[in-house]
Amino acid sequence: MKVISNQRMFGGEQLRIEHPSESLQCVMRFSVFMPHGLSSQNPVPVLYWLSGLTCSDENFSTKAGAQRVAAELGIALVIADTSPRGAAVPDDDSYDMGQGAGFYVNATQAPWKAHYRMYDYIAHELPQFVATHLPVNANKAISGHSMGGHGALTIAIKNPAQYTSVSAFAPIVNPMACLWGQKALARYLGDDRSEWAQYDSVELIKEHGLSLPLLVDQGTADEFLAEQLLTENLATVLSEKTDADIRFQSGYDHSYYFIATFIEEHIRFHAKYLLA
Ligand SMILES: N[C@@H](CCC(=O)N[C@@H](CSC=O)C(=O)NCC(=O)O)C(=O)O
Repeated sequence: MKVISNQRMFGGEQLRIEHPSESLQCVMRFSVFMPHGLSSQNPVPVLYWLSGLTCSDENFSTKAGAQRVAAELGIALVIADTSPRGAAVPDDDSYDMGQGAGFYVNATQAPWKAHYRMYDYIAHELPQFVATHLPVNANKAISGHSMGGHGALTIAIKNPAQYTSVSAFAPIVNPMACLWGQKALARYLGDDRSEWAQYDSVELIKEHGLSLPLLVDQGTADEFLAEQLLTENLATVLSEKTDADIRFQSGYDHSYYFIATFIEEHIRFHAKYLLA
């Protein structure tokens, strides 16, 4: 691996790391906050963060303000990129397809399928890489925003033994039922809607349930709530789950100002399980 930047922060280190990815067939970058530094002998649990459309691995580390509480609690933050990258990787002119918009699926359709395997990268390759190269223990939680909230939920629902807990900010909960999801799922996966359902949180929960504790925050002034996020559909399928907390926060929009307001509560929520 190659460390491409390293800044001291809250007594720990904020790094960007570059590595070749086998799943994605390109060089990838991720950001990581290590609360005791990269060379610590004290392994820590990890909160994985998945970002939304148009983001790289840098939006969360520069805008969310998560490091102070992660340092206090001794939790590493691993912040992934949102798609494969590079000149050899297919792209699209629109902001909601291609680079920056991988939707955390394994694509099956040309021209995407050779590189767009973000599900495998996030669920398997990146955690293996982190466990091999960084001083972390086996405890992992996952969170994300919007498209990244969709990724966090679907990956946690499908791999409950890998995570202690899951949370999300303004997640796309029912991509089969919104335009962002329908466009991406059709182009990455083709016309078979049973394939789409494998990446739809509402459909997955109907079929498999959700065994992990969950926290979701959703702003009521979010410009994407009514047409893309459909948070009520998640609340409906989880109405009987006692350890699922879906909170509607009055007046908050879809931005990183909203995430910065509530990220401390999400990290403290995950800490209850990561540090138990
Ligand atoms: N209209 C915008 C859409 C992009 C956008 O709002 N991206 C969000 C995530 S939306 C769902 O995944 C985001 O996090 N942006 C980055 C940020 O730092 O705020 C556009 O055209 O860009």
